[in-house]
Amino acid sequence: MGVSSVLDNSPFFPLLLCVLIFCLLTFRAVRFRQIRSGPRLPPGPKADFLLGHYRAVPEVAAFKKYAEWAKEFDSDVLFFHALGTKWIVLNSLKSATDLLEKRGSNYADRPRFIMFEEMGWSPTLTWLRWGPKCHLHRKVLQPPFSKSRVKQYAANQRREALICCQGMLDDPENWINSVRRFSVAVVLKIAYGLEVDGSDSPWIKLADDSAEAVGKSGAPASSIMDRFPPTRYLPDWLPFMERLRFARTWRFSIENITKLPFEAAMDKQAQTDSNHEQSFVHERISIFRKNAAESLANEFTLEDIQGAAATILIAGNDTTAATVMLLVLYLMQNPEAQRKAQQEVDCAVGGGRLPTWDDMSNLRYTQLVLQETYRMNPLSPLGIPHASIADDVYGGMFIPRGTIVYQNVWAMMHDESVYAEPFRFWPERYLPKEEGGNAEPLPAGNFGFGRRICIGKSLAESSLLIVLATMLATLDIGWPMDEDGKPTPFEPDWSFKGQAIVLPFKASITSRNAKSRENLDREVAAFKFVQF
Ligand code: HEM
Repeated sequence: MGVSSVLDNSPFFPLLLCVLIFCLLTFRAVRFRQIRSGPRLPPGPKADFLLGHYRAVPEVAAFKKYAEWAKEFDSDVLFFHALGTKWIVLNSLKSATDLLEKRGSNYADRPRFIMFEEMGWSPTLTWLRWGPKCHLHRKVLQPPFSKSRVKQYAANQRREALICCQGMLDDPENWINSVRRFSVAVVLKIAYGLEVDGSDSPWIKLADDSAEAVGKSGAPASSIMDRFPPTRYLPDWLPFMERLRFARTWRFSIENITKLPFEAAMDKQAQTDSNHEQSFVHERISIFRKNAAESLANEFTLEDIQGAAATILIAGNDTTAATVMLLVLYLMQNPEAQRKAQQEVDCAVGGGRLPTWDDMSNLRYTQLVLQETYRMNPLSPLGIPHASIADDVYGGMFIPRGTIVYQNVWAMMHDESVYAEPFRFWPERYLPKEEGGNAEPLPAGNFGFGRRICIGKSLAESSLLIVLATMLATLDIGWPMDEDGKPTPFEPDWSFKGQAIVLPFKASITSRNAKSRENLDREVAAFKFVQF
């Protein structure tokens, strides 16, 4: 019987634990006062004695509150503490670059993600502390996603982009299903060599569940368990333990997505010629078996392979799907930008065919539509937190070792001193002034910083560009129509619990013209005869 189930079943243990926790908290609060009386920490709002800033920081859309505080305290670096955990929030690109890139070796660590541990993750690069295991995972995961190696996935990405647009046209009411299919299909193939058969594939349900679990679990490392680990042993029915309840309720989704595709890939490999399939799992399993056959040590264990493959699927699928949904939203809300990008695609392909990879370098405005989408709504508004390894001093402010470091990418991308009218969707803002633009810098930081920067950036950007170009060539996206055929503008709903995502919404999706539809159907039909 596990510790938590003993505690859940006995009325005395929770009481005893509460007393213990209270004593520990008092001890930590007193110790924290000693830190405060040392060198000058970055500023921050007033804290409670025992709970620190626990109650001050909102659980939803904390990035907006942090941006307000940055203005109030006139500091791009803010300091917080709660229940003995300390964190800073970097609200400018300059402070994020100075610390996470220029002093990257000191900020390459991650905090422990206790809530995610409760969710049952296997060793997964995203949550690994800086150290030999993390280096090994980055060494194994980076090469297949380098700029040059991602080209090997290009044909499959384009095929899936075409299938996505065909699906959106065939079933416009449920266009989101086609987007989900697209984002899962690309990474499922790369990670496991598995295919998605239709938008009701069980792999999509699996990916949806894990996206829900990660996307709504709150800002990473910010739950009460992350702030004060002993609370993970409290019963999850206590009123302030909702996030422990959430973690346990959704644990099944992380377990399923980690195990099931991995087992399917292993079965497939056992049934087919192992050299035939090209996928991350097949490649790593072949190396594993070869080492084992030659009695060589396997540093990258089966558990590591399983965790790394799940990272590709989880980190790669919901981020891509959420960004495609944003693209659809902003194209719908900004018909001018949509028309301009469509004209650019038409001009690049010269009519009569659909865009290919060779056209991408001619799609400058289309690329800016994507950049503007990143800027308007960074999916991880506070990034994935890093942690400091040693004491540091920045701008005269002391940053103790072990401090969690959030990057307020949302604040950086809505900084009025950098972006004019930051809440306006305006892709032209990046163009030089002589071309009618405002010469503003492309957004930076939405894929992270320094030594923990996203390894899937090149793959994600190419997937997004090919699907955007294909959508522009084949679809007209508009407001949904009412019964009288009139467009009905609306404000979509958002979720700011953890990731910042737009919730499913209706749109009018129609074919641009008969020729583009014919090309789409012809190309998709031809894929049936091609092995990828
Ligand atoms: C629009 C798509 C994506 C966005 C916005 C995104 C964003 C991010 C961000 C913000 C981080 C944290 C970086 C940091 O801590 O400094 C990250 C890490 C990571 N991403 Fe992505 N990502 C995307 C797509 C992908 C894809 C397609 C893959 C899979 C191949 C992937 C795999 C990873 C991994 C493994 C990490 C952890 C890196 C580490 O901790 O060392 N991501 N991503």
